[in-house]
Amino acid sequence: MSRNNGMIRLEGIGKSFKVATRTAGLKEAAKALFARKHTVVEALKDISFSIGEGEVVGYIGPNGAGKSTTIKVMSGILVPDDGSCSIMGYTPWKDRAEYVKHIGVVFGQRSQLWWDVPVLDSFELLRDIYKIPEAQYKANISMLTEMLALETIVQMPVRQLSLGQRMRCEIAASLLHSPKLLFLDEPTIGLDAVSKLAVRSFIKKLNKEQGVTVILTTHDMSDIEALASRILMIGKGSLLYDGSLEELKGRFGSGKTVTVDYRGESGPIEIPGAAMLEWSAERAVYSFDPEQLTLAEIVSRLSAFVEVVDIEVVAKDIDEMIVRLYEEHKI
Ligand SMILES: Nc1ncnc2c1ncn2[C@@H]1O[C@H](COP(=O)(O)OP(=O)(O)OP(=O)(O)O)[C@@H](O)[C@H]1O
Repeated sequence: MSRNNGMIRLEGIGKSFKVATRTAGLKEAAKALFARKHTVVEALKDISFSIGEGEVVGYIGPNGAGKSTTIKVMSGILVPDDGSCSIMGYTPWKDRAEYVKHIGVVFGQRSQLWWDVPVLDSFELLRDIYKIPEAQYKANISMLTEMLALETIVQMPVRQLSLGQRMRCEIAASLLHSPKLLFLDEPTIGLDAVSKLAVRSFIKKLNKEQGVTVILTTHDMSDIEALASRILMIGKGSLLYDGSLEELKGRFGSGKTVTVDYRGESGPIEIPGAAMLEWSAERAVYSFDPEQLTLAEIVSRLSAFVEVVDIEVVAKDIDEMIVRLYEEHKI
């Protein structure tokens, strides 16, 4: 459970990038060599939040919103232009050498493992880099091998692994030194359903059993639904939402969709309080708010005209809610 003791505190973080503007044509390119034109991209604007020990937070937002930039600031790779960041008492980019001993970082699209050597050799190199005591290393290897089913794959070179196998090894590599905080940037990107479930259930267990705090960026809303009790949403560099998934559901998710299969001849039947999404020869689809209109009322109204054969009701899915939230903030 979350204990917001401010393990992580960001206050007014800002970061801009200067990007050279490219101009079309050889002549223009030659000119640009002498007088380079730049535009400034404000990747992060006044970002503040605080995260407690033991939380699992989903950091979401559309492409280019600033998620990776925030993770890079929090992991000490990037120095922000403004603001302060304190994580477990460290300023990540200032105390980096000491700080990295307490964090694990996985960038789904980049590898920290050596391509041509067996995974175990990479693990041993990391043991030396982090100066992990032998007993701790052995205990962690055995725990991670079991939990992530690595037994047979750690003997293989990374280039021979499937994406799912590699991701499990990447996650293991980030945890060999027993960090209390884990940053996961798109950990399930490109994985098949089975591998996604394996990664998710591992993260859940790690948080529950070892109390590791997890910050997760993802475009996959089912990752969020499975793992994160809290969502931070960023758009165009600004923080737009900080709250629980439940709150978000309360705001957008009370609506349901009902699909009714029917027999009989009838034109479209209007139901006061419900929006008709589809009317065809044997099927009708409506969206409705269960607090305003009951399913029984819908069925009873339809039954007056046709014979209702089957009914299916589904709650609005989380992707839909996120799109609504993006729309609300015009991002
Ligand atoms: N090194 C850099 N140089 C110039 N611009 C950068 C750099 N890194 C990020 N940006 C810009 O900063 C903005 C935020 O990028 P960032 O990678 O943080 O977004 P993101 O939310 O992680 O996106 P995605 O979901 O696509 O990974 C973008 O406009 C991006 O082009």
